[in-house]
Amino acid sequence: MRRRGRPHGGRRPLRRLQRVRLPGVPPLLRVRAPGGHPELPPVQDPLQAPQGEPPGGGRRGRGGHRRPRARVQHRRRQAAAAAWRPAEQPHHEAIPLWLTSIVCEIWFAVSWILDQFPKWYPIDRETYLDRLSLRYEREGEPSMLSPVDLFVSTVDPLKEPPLVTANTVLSILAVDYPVDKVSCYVSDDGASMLSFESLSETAEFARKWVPFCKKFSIEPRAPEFYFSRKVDYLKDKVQPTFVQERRAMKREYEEFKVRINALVSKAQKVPDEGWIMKDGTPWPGNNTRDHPGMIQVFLGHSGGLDTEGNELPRLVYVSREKRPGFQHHKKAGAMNALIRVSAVLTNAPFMLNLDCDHYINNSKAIRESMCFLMDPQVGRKVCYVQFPQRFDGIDAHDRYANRNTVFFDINMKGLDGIQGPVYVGTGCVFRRQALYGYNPPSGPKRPKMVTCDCCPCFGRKKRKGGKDGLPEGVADGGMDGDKEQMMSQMNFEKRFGQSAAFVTSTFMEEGGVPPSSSPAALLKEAIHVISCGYEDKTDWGLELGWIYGSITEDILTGFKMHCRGWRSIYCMPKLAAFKGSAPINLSDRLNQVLRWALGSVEIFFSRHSPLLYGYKGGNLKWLERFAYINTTIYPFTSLPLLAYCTLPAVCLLTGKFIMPPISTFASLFFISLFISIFATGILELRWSGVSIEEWWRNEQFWVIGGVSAHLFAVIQGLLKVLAGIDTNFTVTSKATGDEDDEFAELYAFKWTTLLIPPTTLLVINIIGVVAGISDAINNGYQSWGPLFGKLFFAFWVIVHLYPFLKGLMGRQNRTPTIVIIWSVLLASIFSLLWVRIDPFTVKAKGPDVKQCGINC
Ligand SMILES: O=c1ccn([C@@H]2O[C@H](COP(=O)(O)OP(=O)(O)O[C@H]3O[C@H](CO)[C@@H](O)[C@H](O)[C@H]3O)[C@@H](O)[C@H]2O)c(=O)[nH]1
Ligand SMILES: [Mn+2]
Repeated sequence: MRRRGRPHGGRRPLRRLQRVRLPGVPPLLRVRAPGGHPELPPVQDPLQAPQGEPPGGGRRGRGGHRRPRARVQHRRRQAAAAAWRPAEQPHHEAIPLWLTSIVCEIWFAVSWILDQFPKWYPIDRETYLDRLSLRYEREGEPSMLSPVDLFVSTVDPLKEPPLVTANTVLSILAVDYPVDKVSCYVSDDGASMLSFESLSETAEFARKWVPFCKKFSIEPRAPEFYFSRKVDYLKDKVQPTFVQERRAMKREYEEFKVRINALVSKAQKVPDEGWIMKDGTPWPGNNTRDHPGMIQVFLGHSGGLDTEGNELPRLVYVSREKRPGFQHHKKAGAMNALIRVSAVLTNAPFMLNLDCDHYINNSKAIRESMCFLMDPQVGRKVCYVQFPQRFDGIDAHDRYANRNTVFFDINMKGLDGIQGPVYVGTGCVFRRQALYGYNPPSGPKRPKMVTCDCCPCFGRKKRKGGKDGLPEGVADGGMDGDKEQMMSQMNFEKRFGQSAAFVTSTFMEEGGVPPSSSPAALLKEAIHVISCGYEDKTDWGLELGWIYGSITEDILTGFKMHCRGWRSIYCMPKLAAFKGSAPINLSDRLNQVLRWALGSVEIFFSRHSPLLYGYKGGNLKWLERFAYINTTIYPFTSLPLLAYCTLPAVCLLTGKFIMPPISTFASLFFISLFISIFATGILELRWSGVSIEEWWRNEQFWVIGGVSAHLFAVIQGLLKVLAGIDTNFTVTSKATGDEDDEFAELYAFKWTTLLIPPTTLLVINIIGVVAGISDAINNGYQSWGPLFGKLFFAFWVIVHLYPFLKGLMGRQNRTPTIVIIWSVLLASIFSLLWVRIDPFTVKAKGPDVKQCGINC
């Protein structure tokens, strides 16, 4: 690996940025190293690297999400041990065990390296929203901020309650951004009349909600979460009418909820003749697998005003056409349909995509992203700005590592220092041109025009305020030579599909729609671009838009952009930009992790495998590739992990041991190893602000997910590759947030086969411990020494699986007595039996301490 290229590659341009000052206008953002010590980031000496291990990882893990989560302390220790163990003489009897452990350790060492290297250069960023306003929102002039199209995806109103989606939509409509520059597109993949009608109710309610939010600058602007916040809302509020208006608004919201709930209960049973709309015509989406495309525009400049007489952002309902025999490509397909609809109707140069349960928690979120995207320095090469995923409603101890802070606060920041964070599917603002499969503009980062302070600095040479403030006409927008060439050579219709209106829109780098077009014509075109055959024989999903081929379309989509040489940015405002919900129930969580891992395996075996893809242009940085390999290969670690969790039990039950007796030198080596692991771990936690508890949860869940979900993902992934069995996207259920018992979900028990392997491991290890102890009791006191080592490993497995055990037991104050009684009973019966029968120790052979490690 080229060491030179490593840390500097990501950093240098960002640094330079700091130095740029437009006369009178300071930069919009600043990069600084964590903790404010620019020279202090924990960049480790590569020579020392193998000794330190990061606190787990894990995507999304999505981080955990997916993501590369790796690293268990044990593994670290074992990884290091791997270096010397092969040299040691194994016990002859234990050779298969010993071999297994060596193979596992080598794999652990490799995956550790993959996880550790991309964390060497973490960075923190700051944004200056006041400078953004200073530059783009001058007094007496129309705002020059770029328009944004926001996408919300929903699919199943039963698992994704309409009230949740409504809150997301309301937070978007009330966002702190010029109204005429915001358009919200809701994709309904379930073609459900319930989603449609509740969106229509939401649009009505927005007329009251939006002016209220803006008048009192409340946060967050999703009513459910605003009203349930347990804070003193009188503090700092000076307007005398606030209390009164808040109370009135709360009542309005309660009524709105009643209306939505009424719609939901009405939707429980499908009438025989199918759904009928308010105007008496049948709902076109009655057959969810065979229906035409549907579009309905609410609000916007022809849609009436809010209660204060102001315009509201446009809100568009979109349900793409579905026909049998056509692949719809799940979420990725839905997003691509939205790209085209929005290109035809509004064509904003940037778009933000959100899952239906991810609302805007910080109303300035879009502005935050614009600090990067509209920055004259770095902006042009930035394909997207990713925000961390933050969650509501997670149990206090975050039993199943839903928050995934190790991923979002360590791994992602580390990636930002290389070529940028991976895309995690939601809370991400894209540059439209980057999704069209173009390469980033070449040439100097600093555009020549940045010379005077009267210049808005961002390619607005031809901008003429259109009717709604959007620029008109085809912008020349500094199109690059190679792109122009590409344009003349390529057959655009082949690339983008048969819509002239859409193709024209792709030329407008600064967005906007031709002023001549009539709304009716635009809508007709919009229906055309969401027809199910539209993408046939085009580059959609292959080179354009969200990329198909994996149920974790996000990783793939971001990967393609990085391969083209784009850079992404990680933005973490103090007040979380977006918040979502996460499955706090064990089975749901395991299924989610299964889907992520399966998506990774799919990518690993696809033509986009980061091991093999994208060397040609040489645009993907080395360490970024490492990170992507890690993100797609991590599920395979489940195999050695499974073996490793079985070993202690096998050792205890058979009396064999894989560890040779340790010499003084070796123990010194071990101790220093432990100390350095500990030190790097502490450092990492210090710069990232991740707590020990969060880190530990992540470790535990890495093992739990590893021996269940990841394992199944590897099997299903292989089945897909070898037998062509397709994978499906099981949507995670979202809680409504207004249940009586907030955590009822946490304790709900739902059976799934994913539970079998960890349960088995738990049982055999517990049995192993019981057997080992009773055996030692039986054999007297000199057998305790060797036993200790084995017990240690068994305990290691058990403590890691502990949250899983809790999940199996259900609600703590109900089941446990019986569970405890049973396990104590079973354990004592078992150990008594063990002492009597003792099947493994061959007593006849006589004592051979050297061979089995136990004095028998
Ligand atoms: O056919 C489909 C399936 C799903 N979705 C939407 O996809 C989103 C994500 O689904 P969810 O079940 O909430 O998945 P999570 O595991 O919580 O999501 C994470 O992981 C996904 C990839 O597996 C990403 O797409 C998400 O953005 C990311 O938040 C939701 O808005 C769905 O409505 C569709 O629009 N169409
Ligand atoms: Mn989700």
